[in-house]
Order: sequence, then C-alpha cells, then structure tokens
Amino acid sequence: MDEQKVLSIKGLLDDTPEEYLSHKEKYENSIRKSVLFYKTLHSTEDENMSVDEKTKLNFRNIVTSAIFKDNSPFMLHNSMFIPTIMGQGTDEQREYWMKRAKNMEIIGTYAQTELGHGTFIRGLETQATYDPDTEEFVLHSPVLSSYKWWPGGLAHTANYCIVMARLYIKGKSHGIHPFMVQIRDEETHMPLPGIKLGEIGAKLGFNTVNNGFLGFENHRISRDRMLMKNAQVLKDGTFVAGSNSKLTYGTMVYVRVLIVSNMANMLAKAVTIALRYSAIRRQSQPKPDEPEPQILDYVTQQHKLFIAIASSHAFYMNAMWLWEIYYSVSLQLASGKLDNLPELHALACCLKPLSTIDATAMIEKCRLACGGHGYMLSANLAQTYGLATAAYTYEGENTVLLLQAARSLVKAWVGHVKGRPLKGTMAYLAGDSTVKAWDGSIDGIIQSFKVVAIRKISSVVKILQDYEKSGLSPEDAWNKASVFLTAASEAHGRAVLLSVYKSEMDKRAAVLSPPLRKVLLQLVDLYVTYWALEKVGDMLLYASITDKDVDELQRRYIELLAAIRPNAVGLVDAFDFRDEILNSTLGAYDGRAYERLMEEAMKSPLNAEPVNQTFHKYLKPFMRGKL
Ligand SMILES: CCCCCCCCC/C=C/C(=O)SCCNC(=O)CCNC(=O)[C@H](O)C(C)(C)COP(=O)(O)OP(=O)(O)OC[C@H]1O[C@@H](n2cnc3c(N)ncnc32)[C@H](O)[C@@H]1OP(=O)(O)O
Ligand SMILES: Cc1cc2nc3c(=O)[nH]c(=O)nc-3n(C[C@H](O)[C@H](O)[C@H](O)COP(=O)(O)OP(=O)(O)OC[C@H]3O[C@@H](n4cnc5c(N)ncnc54)[C@H](O)[C@@H]3O)c2cc1C
Repeated sequence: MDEQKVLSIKGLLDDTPEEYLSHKEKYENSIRKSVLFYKTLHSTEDENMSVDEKTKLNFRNIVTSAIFKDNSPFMLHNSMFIPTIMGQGTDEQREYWMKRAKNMEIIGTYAQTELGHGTFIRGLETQATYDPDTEEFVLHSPVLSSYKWWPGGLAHTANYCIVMARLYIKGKSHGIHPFMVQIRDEETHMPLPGIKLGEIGAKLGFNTVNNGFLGFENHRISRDRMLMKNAQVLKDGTFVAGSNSKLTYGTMVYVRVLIVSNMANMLAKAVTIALRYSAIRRQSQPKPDEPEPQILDYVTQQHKLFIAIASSHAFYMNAMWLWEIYYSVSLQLASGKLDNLPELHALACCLKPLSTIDATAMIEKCRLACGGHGYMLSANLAQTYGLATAAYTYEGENTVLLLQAARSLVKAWVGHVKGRPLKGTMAYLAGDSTVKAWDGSIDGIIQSFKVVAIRKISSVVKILQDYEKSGLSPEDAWNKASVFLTAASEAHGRAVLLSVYKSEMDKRAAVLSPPLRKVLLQLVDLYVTYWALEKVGDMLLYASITDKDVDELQRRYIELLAAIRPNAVGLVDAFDFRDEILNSTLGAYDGRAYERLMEEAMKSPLNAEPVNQTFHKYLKPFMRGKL
C-alpha cells in the first residue's frame, strides 16, 4: 500500500482513545475518520466497468470498509443503501441514484425496522399512500410503534434513505415496498418538513454508527421515488405486482451473505490479537527449574484459540462459495428465473446464524484467553465482541432465520418422502441415513454430520406430523416443535459449513506449496475433529461412534494442536492486519504489549494530575468526618 495511503490510515488513529471521548465526540471523530477512509482507501468504479465488475467492486468496498472502519456512520450507505438501489431500482432509477450514491454526493441508509417491528416485515406500519391527483406518495407514521428505529447513519449522517413502507392505494394495502426518501436538505442538512429524526442512544457497541429514528407526518414524495423494479404503481394508481413479493427482501439476503465474510474478518482480528499476546505473555512455572512458559504453550490455550483460526478460514471459504451462488441467482433473477431463490434464502438463513453464533462465542473466548488485559478496552477485544454480537440480531435475528431454513428443510424432506427429487445443497438428504461403522476420516466425519442432519430433520418432521394428527393446527404444531426445528437447521448448517470448507480447501490445495498445504489441511482436520467432539452426543446417537472412537478422536485433536503450535503465530500474521486496524495494545506486531498498555493508561484523563479535585471536595472532608 503506498505511503500516502499508509499516512491516511494513520489519520484513522485516535490521538485520544475513543473510550475517553463523549458519546457526541465519538460520533464526530468517526465522521472525520470515515471521510478520510473514503478519500483514500475506497476504490471507486469507472464508467466503462461491466455490471459484473461494478458489483464485485461494491462487494470488495464493503468488505474493505468493514476491515478498516466496521462501525462507521457510512456503513449502511455501502452495505444496504447502494445494494437496494442496484437490486430494487429500475434501470432509469439505478442510472440516476447510483451515480449520486457512488460519488458520495448523497449519503443513504436503509430504514426498515420500526420500534414495533423488526422481524415481522409484513407487520411494518409506516404508510405510503398513493395520491393519484398529485401522483405522489404520502408517507406517514400513524403511531409511535411505526417510527423507523435502528437504521445506521439515520440520526445525523444520511440525507437520503430507502424506506420500507406499506403501500396503500385507494384504501387497499399492497404490501411492503422500497421508497427513496430525501430526509435532510442537501445544503443545510436540516430535516425536511414532516420528518422527525434523532439518535436512539448509547448501545452495547456500534456507538459510532449513528443509529437513528425517523417519523413521518404526511410527508409527500413523487411517484418516481418508489423503487419500481419488482412492482410498479402507474400514474392512475394501478398496482402492478412483481413475480415474487419476496424480491423486495433481496437486500437482506445480500447482507446475510456479506455477514458470513465479515464474521471471518472479525474472528481473524480477535484471534490475531489473542494469539500474539499468548506468544509474548509468560505465566506460571509448571517446571520448577525452568523459566515461565509462553501461555501459548498451554494446551488449554491452544484449544481456546486454534479453532478460531480454522473457523475464520471456514467462514471465509463458505462466504466466497455463498457469494458465487448469490451472484449466479441474482443473474437468474434478472432474467426472471426464480427457482433457485428459495435455496439461496435457506442457505443464507443457515450460514448467517451459524457464523455469527460461532464467531461471537469465539471472539469472547479470545478475550477471556487474555486474562485481565483482555478486559481492557485498549485490547480492542470487547469492542470486537460488541460488533460481532450485533450480527446475531441484525439482518434477521438468528432464531428467526434458523426457523426460516427449517421451513425449507421440512418442505424438502416431505417432498422427498413423496418422491420429489432433492437438489443442490439439500440433495444429501436423500442419502443413506444409517451409519454401519464409524469412519473417523475427515470425509467420514463430514458424512456423519450429514447423517445427523438427515436424522434430525426426519425426526422433527415426524413430531410435526404427530402433532397435526393429534388435531393441532400447523401453526401450533410448528411452534411446539420449534426448538427442534432450529436444531435441525443448525445440523444442516453445520454439515454445509464443514463440507464446503473441506471441498473449497481441496480445490485450493492443489496450487499450494507442500508446507502451506500441510498447515492449512491441518486446520481443516482440526475444525472437523473439534466439531465432532463438540457434537459427540449427536455422533453417539446417529453415527455409531463408540467410546474407543471418541478416545481416538481426542488423541487426534491433541496431536493436531501440537502440530499447529509451531505455525500458530505465522497463521495469524498471515491475516496481515496492520496495527492501526487491530488497534490493540495486546495484538501489535512488535509484541510490546506491556509498553503499549502503559502508554494507553497514561492517556487516561485521570492521569493528567496526581490528585483529583474530588479529594479536597469530598474525600478529605468525608475522611475528617466533616461531610
Ligand atoms: C461486511 C459488512 C457487513 C454488513 C454490515 C451490515 C450492517 C447491517 C445493519 C443492519 C441492518 C438491518 O438489520 S436491516 C433489517 C433486517 N431485517 C430482517 O432481516 C427482518 C427479518 N425478517 C424477515 O426476513 C422476514 O420477516 C421473514 C422472517 C423471512 C418472514 O417473512 P414473511 O413473513 O414475509 O415470509 P414467510 O411467511 O415466513 O415465508 C413466506 C415464503 O417466503 C419465503 N421467503 C421469506 N423471505 C425470503 C427471502 N428473503 N428470499 C426468498 N424467499 C423468502 C419463505 O421461504 C417462504 O417460502 P415458502 O416456504 O415456499 O412459502
Ligand atoms: C446494531 C444493530 C443495527 C441495526 N441496523 C439496522 C438498520 O440499519 N436498518 C434496519 O432496518 N434495522 C436495523 N437493525 C434492526 C434489526 O434488523 C432488528 O433488530 C432485527 O431484525 C430483529 O428484530 P427485532 O429487534 O424486532 O427483534 P424481535 O423480532 O422482536 O425478536 C425478539 C425475540 O423474539 C423472537 N422472535 C421474533 N419472531 C419470532 C418468530 N416468528 N418465531 C420465534 N421467535 C421469534 C426472536 O427470536 C427474539 O428472541 C439493527 C439492529 C441492531 C442490533
């Protein structure tokens, strides 16, 4: 990266650590850094790029911005505002709005969630009522619960937003559709008439994303502001429905795919910090006549951390694989072919939850593996956890998405039993679900995970059918069985994660140098063995593993940890995060953790003076019995 760009990254550094800034200063500082980031690191497309190149550039920009500035007030502009224009706008609307959005002439966000509804999109209450006399939509928030609540950048940053609102024409509801709405004056940045804007307040994390609220008081927009690729409203108010009402949900599928890659990146950052720290931290004296060992030499420490390296690789491989599927389905949708959309939706509904569940848990484990210093904000592990755990909820709360995936799995299984062919990533459900003898090879274990998924899906379908036979409605049967429906989805997702990681690594292994191939395949082996041990109950129940096999698996796992240990630091160095990006006292490349901890401590405002003014004001009188 050229020096100019490096200098600009240094500008991303905070002279005063963010934790000592006020809520307002944090936001203002983040705007400063986001502008700096965009001016230097954001790659802009040129006009003669193909759609293919433009789409992939946008994907790269989002991933880069996530690496460099994952809690920027501009986050939604790139990750949802632009993709919605691309996915939901007509050619003419795309032409006009993409230019303005790409050049950052306008800054947008995506306003769907309301105070009263986040998961249940069909329950959204913001109204867009068509007025054929003026050829306008009247946007209105009828009740408090209909206020848009959460959109990133909405509070003080964006001047435009995509509003997902319920379309009414002549009193009839036509469902939820996307509307391009200017919310602030482009010159003064004041909220436009009939628009109430504000910030929703401090959060567990993401405190510089500027999440806001938005209420409408009969605010009018012209007809051409409804994004009309998938459904149209003609001048006279005729509604023309799209081929599939779920096409308006397209941006969410796109972001779910993005999130899988973002989890790979977040986990890579956290394990780089924790592992580098574990290499310099020495503690305890197991052997009296020897120096204190690196904590990285404790096998329990390796158990905490090495799986995070492998998981980051697994999420990355799955994300790239899923992105290719998303991209090909998007091209099919463009030509009106919808039949692969359900599978893409189900895949995203599995991989987004599993990658966020695993990454969140493993980032927390990285923090805990650093002992007391992991608890310092200057370690940047708590903040990384805060960012990752948000993804459990946003873009489709994980339980809800796993239930969505279960919907597809149940349909596929019932169809299979009736003789309908299974396809794509569900084809394995038609496979043999009896395991004669445990096969401890990597492929054998992955096959066992597929058997577990088949058995869990078939057994939860049986529960559903028994409930319905007993007279329960399908909805009540579904709710009663929902714990095991999510378990079936998780099993399917686990089987996909494992098999895709293995197959994608096999594809790449051929071109790797033998030493690199050996190390990367050790990580695949570790990942598969780790999960077989984590899910040993399922293996015992469905995959004929014996206690002897488990004993062998445990020994193999221990040997794998030992084999990976010599390359562990090299493996996280290979993630190649600059210190400015890790932004961690514990994870810097030079390993000077103690010096950095002290340097950061001295930046605390409290250390500006040896005696704080409260001594004379409160403590001394108190201790002298005078308060
Ligand atoms: C790098 C930086 C990081 C990226 C950084 C990103 C920062 C992000 C900041 C956060 C932004 C947000 O959160 S934006 C807001 C995100 N909100 C959400 O994701 C809301 C989640 N809720 C939903 O998606 C929906 O409500 C859902 C749960 C799917 C239910 O929808 P419905 O009720 O309309 O549909 P259902 O009745 O359940 O199902 C009807 C049928 O529709 C199908 N269906 C449902 N959704 C579908 C879909 N998306 N695509 C295709 N098909 C779909 C189902 O499979 C069913 O098919 P059949 O079974 O065949 O009938
Ligand atoms: C950091 C962050 C950033 C966000 N950014 C944006 C943004 O930019 N734009 C935007 O529009 N939104 C944004 N959101 C909102 C986000 O999309 C919603 O929070 C999310 O969709 C979940 O909806 P909810 O909050 O209403 O939770 P709920 O749906 O109320 O979930 C609460 C509980 O109810 C359960 N539940 C709900 N429905 C069901 C069901 N059918 N079956 C079983 N259990 C159910 C859930 O599993 C969960 O345990 C953001 C949220 C966060 C945390």
